Parts: sequence; structure tokens; C-alpha cells
Amino acid sequence: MASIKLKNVNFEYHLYEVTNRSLKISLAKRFGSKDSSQLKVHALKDISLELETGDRLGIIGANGAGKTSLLRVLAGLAHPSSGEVIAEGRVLPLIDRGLGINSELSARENIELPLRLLGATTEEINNAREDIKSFADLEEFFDLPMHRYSEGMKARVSFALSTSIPTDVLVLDEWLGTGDASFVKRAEDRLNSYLDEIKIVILASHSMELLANVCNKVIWLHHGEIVKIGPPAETIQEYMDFSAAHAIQASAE
Ligand SMILES: Nc1ncnc2c1ncn2[C@@H]1O[C@H](COP(=O)(O)OP(=O)(O)OP(=O)(O)O)[C@@H](O)[C@H]1O
Repeated sequence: MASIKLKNVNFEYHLYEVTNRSLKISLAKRFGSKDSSQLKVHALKDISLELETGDRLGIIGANGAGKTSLLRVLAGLAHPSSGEVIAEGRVLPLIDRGLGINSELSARENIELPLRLLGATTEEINNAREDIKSFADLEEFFDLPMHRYSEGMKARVSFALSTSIPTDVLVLDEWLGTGDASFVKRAEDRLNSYLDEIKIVILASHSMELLANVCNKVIWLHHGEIVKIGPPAETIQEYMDFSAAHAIQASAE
């Protein structure tokens, strides 16, 4: 069994580096901070949700709505400022490309540490090494430092790495952008067979078609708050109607 529970989760980014006084004041107004000396972006507000084995959750919302922040909290990559995250099972993030990767090392040398951090056993790591080498298909580059790679080559390694060990929960963002057409096709095939084995999948995307095909639940975020969690078709429709009305209003202003 796998499960993830979020109870009244809040997440804030602190903007320590802003020193310009008028910028501080206008940012404080924008983000509703009372005190401009302690600027914060309140990216997630009082989020509660429960996922169980079999769930495929899609996350939708406009730019800056909080999708990536929610993915990071669900994946255990960011800790809530308040509230609780209770996860049962291994959770694997496929979010930050380059996460745990040292660009001075080759792809071969970069495999062990991230997988160890995710709790992989030595046997899983040995199996993953061969699998990643064959999927990433980098030939000699596999043994060169990764700062010599193109963005697309790095994406191949990250994707292969993140889908190389079994997991209970997979948390993924839109990420296929830098791959070439043949890689994207191979990645989709690999992901489809990998997804079948995974108990809970959480996916943020601006592609409503993808979410409608993959998910059984969709959560709509707006300014860090949940507007609705519901069946994909209904939630996506309400979000699209809202976005269209918003666009008409913005163009009239
Ligand atoms: N590193 C950061 N430091 C400060 N604020 C941040 C940081 N990352 C995101 N934010 C802010 O947090 C809020 C939520 O951002 P988030 O990246 O979670 O949104 P998103 O829904 O994933 O957006 P997009 O669709 O544009 O990727 C936004 O107001 C954003 O400006």
C-alpha cells in the first residue's frame, strides 16, 4: 500500500535578498505581507488532500499558481512552513532536472549518489546503471563529465535515472521540452510501462488532454489555494471556463 496525506499545509518562500526599499514595499503589498522587512511569497495556503494506491492526480492552474511548489512538498523536496505531510512508501521525484547531479562527474559516476539518496539498494543501483546506459544512448559521452553534455543529453540522463528504480509514488512535472522527437517518443513509451507499476502518480501539466487521459482526480490551484479537487473532465472544464473569462476581462481592461 502507498498513501500520501497533506494536512493544512502552508509553504512560503523567503525573499531575503530584496534590499531595495520601494521594491520591498510593493512586493509586500503584492503578497499581502504586513511586514516588508520579512518578505515572503505564500506559495501554498492551507492545502489538505489524501491520495491512495491507484490514484493518478493531475495538478492544474495558471503560471505561479503553486503547482511546482505543491509537487516539491509532495515529493519531500521542500518542507512545509506549517502543516503535515505523511507519506507511506517510496516517493520518487521527476521534477528538478539535475537534482543530485554533479556536472564534474560522468553520467556513469552520477548514478550511484542520487539513487542512494532515494533509498535504492546496491542491486537496484547495479541494474539501474546498465538500464540508464542503454536508454540514454550517449555512447562515449556516458563516461565524460556531464558539463560536456547538451541540455537534451542531460535530460536523457535525468529521465533515465528517475525512472530506473521501482517506486510506490512518482511525482512529475512537465519536463520533456528539451528532448528531440525520437527521445520524447522513447521516453513516453518508457514512462507508460513504468507508470503501470506505480501505485500513486502525481503530475502537473498545462496539457489538459494529457491530464484527462492519465488522471482519475484533478486539483485546481489558484494563488496557492485549492479551488477544486474533482473528476478530471469536470474540474478541467471549470478551470478552462474560468481562464477564458479571466482572459476576456484582462483584454477589456
Ligand atoms: N524560488 C522561489 N523564490 C521565491 N518565490 C518563488 C520561488 N519559486 C516560486 N516562487 C513563487 O511561488 C509562487 C508559486 O510558484 P510555483 O513555481 O509553485 O507556481 P507554478 O504553478 O508551478 O507556476 P508555472 O506554471 O509558472 O511553473 C509564485 O508566486 C512564484 O513567484
